[in-house]
Amino acid sequence: MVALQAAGAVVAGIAPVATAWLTKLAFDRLAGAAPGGGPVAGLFAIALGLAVATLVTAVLPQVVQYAQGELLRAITLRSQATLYDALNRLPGLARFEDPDFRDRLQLAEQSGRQAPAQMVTSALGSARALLTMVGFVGSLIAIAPWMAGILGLAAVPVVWAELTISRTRARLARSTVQAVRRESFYAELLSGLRAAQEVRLFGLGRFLRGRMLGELTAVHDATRRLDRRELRVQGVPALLGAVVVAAGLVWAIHAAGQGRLGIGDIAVFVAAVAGCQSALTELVRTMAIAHQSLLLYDHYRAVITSPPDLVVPERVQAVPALRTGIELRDVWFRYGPDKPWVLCGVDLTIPAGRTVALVGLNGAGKSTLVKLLCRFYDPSFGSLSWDGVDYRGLRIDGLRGRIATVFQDFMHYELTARENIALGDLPAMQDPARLTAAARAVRLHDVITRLPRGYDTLLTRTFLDQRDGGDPETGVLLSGGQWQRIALARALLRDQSDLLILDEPSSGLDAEAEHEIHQRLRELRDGRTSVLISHRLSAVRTADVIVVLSQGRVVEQGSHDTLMAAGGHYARLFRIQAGGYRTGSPADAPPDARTGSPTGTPTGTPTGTHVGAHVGARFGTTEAPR
Ligand SMILES: Nc1ncnc2c1ncn2[C@@H]1O[C@H](COP(=O)(O)OP(=O)(O)OP(=O)(O)O)[C@@H](O)[C@H]1O
Repeated sequence: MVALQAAGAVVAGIAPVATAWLTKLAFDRLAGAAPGGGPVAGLFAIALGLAVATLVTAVLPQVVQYAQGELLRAITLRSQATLYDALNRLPGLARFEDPDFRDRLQLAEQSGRQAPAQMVTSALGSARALLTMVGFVGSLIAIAPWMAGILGLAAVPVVWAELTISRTRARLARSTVQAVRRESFYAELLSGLRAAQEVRLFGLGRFLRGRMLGELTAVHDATRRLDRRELRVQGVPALLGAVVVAAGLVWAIHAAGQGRLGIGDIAVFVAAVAGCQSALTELVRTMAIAHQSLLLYDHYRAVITSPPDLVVPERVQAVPALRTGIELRDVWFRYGPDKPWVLCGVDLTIPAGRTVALVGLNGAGKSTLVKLLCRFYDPSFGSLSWDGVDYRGLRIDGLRGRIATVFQDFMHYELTARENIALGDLPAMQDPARLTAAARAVRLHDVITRLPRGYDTLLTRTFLDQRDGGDPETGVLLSGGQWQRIALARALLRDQSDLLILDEPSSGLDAEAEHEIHQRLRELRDGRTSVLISHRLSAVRTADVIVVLSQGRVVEQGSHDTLMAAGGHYARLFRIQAGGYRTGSPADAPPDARTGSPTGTPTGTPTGTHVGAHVGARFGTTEAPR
């Protein structure tokens, strides 16, 4: 495609000059001025040549445009693949939280799509314009050498102006990218489904629209300032060029009047001056585009060559199955050098085959600790080790392959139910038995089979399923708790994982489902190493070790009974929660709580489906304050 475009550029560059000279020959012959021949001799050949040149000039742009389209598609595919490969290679999360990196990424996405193709087409456009210019300048030298000189001088300020403007445009793209990103953010809130209900209920439409237009106006103001500058900077050279051309034409007509130029010479002169002007404009324009693309391409290069955000040594170890456990030694962590400490000297052991529960108030650092366990960040000080081997010496993908997690803010993928579950372990996509087993484990199988297309139902209504001929009725929206079960099924699909991390796995479940799923999870956790985070302390009481985090420190740890006996943070939190079920009228209180009879068992057997009864039963009442 590049070769085709290059050939096109050469032919398109020569065609106007050839046309001008053929026109001169034709005029000279017609005027009987051709040396050594009558006016008609050779006219047919000249006319044929002109016809071919006209045809080429007419058809070539379409062919070149098609070739450009193909080139653009090929380059876009390649550059996007390279960009997203580079992003996939970033092992941690830090870059994605860095506004500067996100700005660059936005520019990289844009310039990665456009810049390489623009550079190629602009280079070819410049070559074409240069060829035309050289041809016409040659023609002018033959007729009026001084005119070629003046045109050359007039070009200098034009080139300078365009290069300055292209540099400023590249700087403008960088300085307005935050506003552009914010504008897209507000636009997404206004047009997407995610925020639609809050936007409507709180009446945020006008407010968000105002913010969006504010960002857009800020970008427009900056662009307008540059456009005005461009007008000023480009206006003077353009005026100068027009004066030169006009003066040249006046001279040519005057010279023809005095018989110093023939009619053919006039034809070539007029074509050459106009051709030089437009070729120069084109040359400068394409050079400026290439220059600007090159400057913006820097962002693309910066993103695809950005170093990993975690230290990854040359030689890393494979990650063996967990035998003894995971150790955190004096772990300190903060999200950035200018951010407050989130974990402050955490010492913790997660013994293989045991369940460790993390509890603590909002913001205590529980989810942060999970992120360190998945090695999305490295601790600022201290270390984590897997069977005694420092996390930093392990293969990151190997480590993550051994972990199954339900994150607190798990993903709702706008894909089918099958895909939503199978994303937990991609090979399972083709293994219905594994998918249904995971779905059954979280009481989701029956829900899915009742969907319009079962496991192949799209869990979104914002896309159409092409297999249904775009029938909008087939996509469904799940409830919050059903989505939570999808996320659980996704994690359970990794049934061979060594470490199961559940960060608030049941916050959206109804009481019955929560009880049943926790029981199922307990079975699944049995003998597996797991970390469980839950604000519902009834769910964590059966953990082997309960660790209480407060302001980034481990303030207590032990079994439920030990911690209750110690009467510290955990006991206080537990009593607050248990008390919550005991307030109100005696008729509303759980029967066991009312009587104070010790109905709670370690696994918590509900005495009925009444929510209060159920939860009260799971809390038990032996430790509840009277
Ligand atoms: N990506 C981040 N960048 C900067 N600060 C963060 C980030 N994530 C969390 N924090 C901060 O770290 C602290 C601990 O947050 P974390 O999510 O670990 O708490 P948590 O114990 O899981 O809380 P919760 O019970 O509310 O889920 C909070 O003060 C929070 O603002």
